[in-house]
Amino acid sequence: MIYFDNSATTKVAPQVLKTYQTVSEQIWGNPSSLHALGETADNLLEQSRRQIAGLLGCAPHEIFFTSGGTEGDNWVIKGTAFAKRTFGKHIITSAIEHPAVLNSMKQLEELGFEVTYLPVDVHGQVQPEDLRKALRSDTILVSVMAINNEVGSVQPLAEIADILEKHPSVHFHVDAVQGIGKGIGELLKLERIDFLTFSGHKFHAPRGIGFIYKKAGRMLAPLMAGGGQEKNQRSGTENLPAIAGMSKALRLLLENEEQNVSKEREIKRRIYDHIVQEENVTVFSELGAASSPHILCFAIGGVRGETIVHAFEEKGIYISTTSACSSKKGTVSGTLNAMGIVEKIATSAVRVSLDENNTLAEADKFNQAFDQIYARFAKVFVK
Ligand SMILES: Cc1ncc(COP(=O)(O)O)c(C=O)c1O
Repeated sequence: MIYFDNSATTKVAPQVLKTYQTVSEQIWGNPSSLHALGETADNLLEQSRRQIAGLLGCAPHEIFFTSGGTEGDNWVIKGTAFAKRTFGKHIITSAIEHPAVLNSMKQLEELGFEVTYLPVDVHGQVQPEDLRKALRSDTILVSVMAINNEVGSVQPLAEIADILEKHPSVHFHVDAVQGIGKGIGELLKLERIDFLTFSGHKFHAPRGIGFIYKKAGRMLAPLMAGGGQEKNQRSGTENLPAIAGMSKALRLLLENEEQNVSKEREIKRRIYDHIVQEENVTVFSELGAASSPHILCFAIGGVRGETIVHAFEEKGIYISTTSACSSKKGTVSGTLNAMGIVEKIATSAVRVSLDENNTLAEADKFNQAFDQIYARFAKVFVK
């Protein structure tokens, strides 16, 4: 089996699973309990928080645990809207955000907030100038992702941060779910960023765990009301085995980041160079620094994305249509649509997404399978 669907989810790393199991068996107390078992659990919780903060270069009290990327995005967006609603009701985001962001925006629109959706160019990138023009005196939040999950475009966060220097009260949120460990650490550490969203299962931690970075002093209303965990910001008994596992997964990811990124880039290039030569192939992802090392999105003209996915699956290769969320709904990729790709090509798009465990040998097998599949579909190609 060749697994090229790592943007959908990654396999839990064995060392992470071991931590998960050890913590579940030995440190299973509730961190809020006053007895020794609770205290041991609380110590591990805070140790995990310190480790994550250290890896990201922020303070431990700026890290808040969540259930994953969807919760983090919902929290930062709605939490900002609720906390800052008396200052303004305007929000800016991009047209190519993950549904966790876009659908949060839709809910806020129903509550009377106004949202500007920045367009993207043919490379799937926001133009900083469009952001500058969209800013208003009542803008409270700008939310732009680090790396797009469908085509892998890296967004111009440094330019956006520069523009926002003149608007210090506007919250700047970056969905970094696809960005962590992908060679853009400098961008994620930009001083002007106020909030970052992360999800553990995208870097070999279990599902259902994640965290946000919240810059000290920024206003954010809690969405989870309850027992007051996470300094009253996010109630709910902490998922300690997953948190400890995630902090280990993050360390493993970041200590090998440089070599992982160059390996993924090499694999991506091997596939890119092979498929790009075919007349009926359109590749939507690029090879340079403006594109992520791990995502390669392409279409075989005239063949539906699902059909391509199943053709690869028959050969033991797992890829996806443009995102795991849209694949079962059969919807056209929002990102490709925003990039101006015509529907008949966009419906043929598929995504290969890599991680550091993939190999060049797997890329070669993929290329062989691609040749066979491409030849099989030759009769249905549309020009
Ligand atoms: C860019 C982006 N944001 C948010 C999410 C949602 O994360 P989770 O699956 O942890 O809820 C995803 C998941 O694919 C994603 O790719």
